[in-house]
Amino acid sequence: MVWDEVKQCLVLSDAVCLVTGGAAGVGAALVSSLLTENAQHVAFLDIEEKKGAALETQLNAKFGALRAKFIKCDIANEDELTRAYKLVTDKYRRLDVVVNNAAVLSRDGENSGRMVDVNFKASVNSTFKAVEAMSAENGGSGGVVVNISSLLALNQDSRLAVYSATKAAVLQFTVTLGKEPFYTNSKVRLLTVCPGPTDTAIYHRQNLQNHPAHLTQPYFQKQSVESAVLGIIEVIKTGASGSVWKVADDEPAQDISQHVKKGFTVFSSVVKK
Ligand SMILES: NC(=O)c1ccc[n+]([C@@H]2O[C@H](COP(=O)([O-])OP(=O)(O)OC[C@H]3O[C@@H](n4cnc5c(N)ncnc54)[C@H](O)[C@@H]3O)[C@@H](O)[C@H]2O)c1
Ligand SMILES: CCCCC[C@H](O)/C=C/[C@H]1C=CC(=O)[C@@H]1CCCCCCC(=O)O
Repeated sequence: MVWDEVKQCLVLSDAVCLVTGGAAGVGAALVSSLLTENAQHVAFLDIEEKKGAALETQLNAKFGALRAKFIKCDIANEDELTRAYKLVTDKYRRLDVVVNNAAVLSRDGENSGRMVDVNFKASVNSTFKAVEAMSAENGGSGGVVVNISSLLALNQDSRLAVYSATKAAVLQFTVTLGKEPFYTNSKVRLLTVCPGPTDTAIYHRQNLQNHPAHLTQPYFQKQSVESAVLGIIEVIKTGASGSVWKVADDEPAQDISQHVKKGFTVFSSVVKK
């Protein structure tokens, strides 16, 4: 039976969660919010060792010993990612929620390979590892994987062509893999979230405002980190596998799956007879 027919709403209490890029920005606020929702354990992966360790200490003091677990991990390094997954599944014996949130952003022409490796390749690798651990087809109890894309996946802003392409790839991958019968077979929901501009370090990165095109294209209005996290939590609880959600403008999460479907119907009309 598909998720929409069951009209379920996931209860996060006692869940074991894993968040990539959890030492700062949206990821850090999400780790804290999952613990507020009574998740049993939240493991978070990041390259920022000092920030990650400090957040772990702070969260365990607030929510109880061992509830938060920082794992230093460059998600673009497959061996490190494999080790992190093994550590989590060996330690907690289950995995219910994974949010692939870590990403990097640079101007076009700078660090293109790193953007592809972190934003796209690592999200793909992490998704397959999560599904392997959760899938009912492997004896698991199902779960949810959220891949964080961007509204730039749906737009053509000439200032951030490579970053936008990595986010479009994340969206296409997640929607395509997550379509039925994926949930029916695995009991895992694969979800895409497209945040709008949000007040974190990535938003303020690289003096992008000095890019020549910024004079001709409107500057983005940013939402709060709290709004972004509220939206992601709502999507984790209610989203059907293969669905896509807009989380922007300090507004509740909006299911934009039909817009995306319409777009791909237009694209594929040139492929199909
Ligand atoms: N802030 C925005 O305006 C905005 C808008 C749309 C989408 N997003 C997306 O939201 C997500 C969260 O971004 P944010 O705004 O919190 O950015 P951020 O830069 O504040 O946080 C990103 C975190 O990811 C970590 N990270 C980067 N590379 C890593 C790697 N190789 N391995 C492990 N951790 C790594 C960073 O150390 C950092 O802690 C990203 O996927 C981003 O693309 C952000
Ligand atoms: C010269 C370039 C100015 C850049 C402004 C800002 O630093 C960038 C914000 C982006 C950061 C991560 C995103 O996904 C953010 C983009 C969110 C998507 C907004 C799409 C809305 C639109 O394209 O109108």
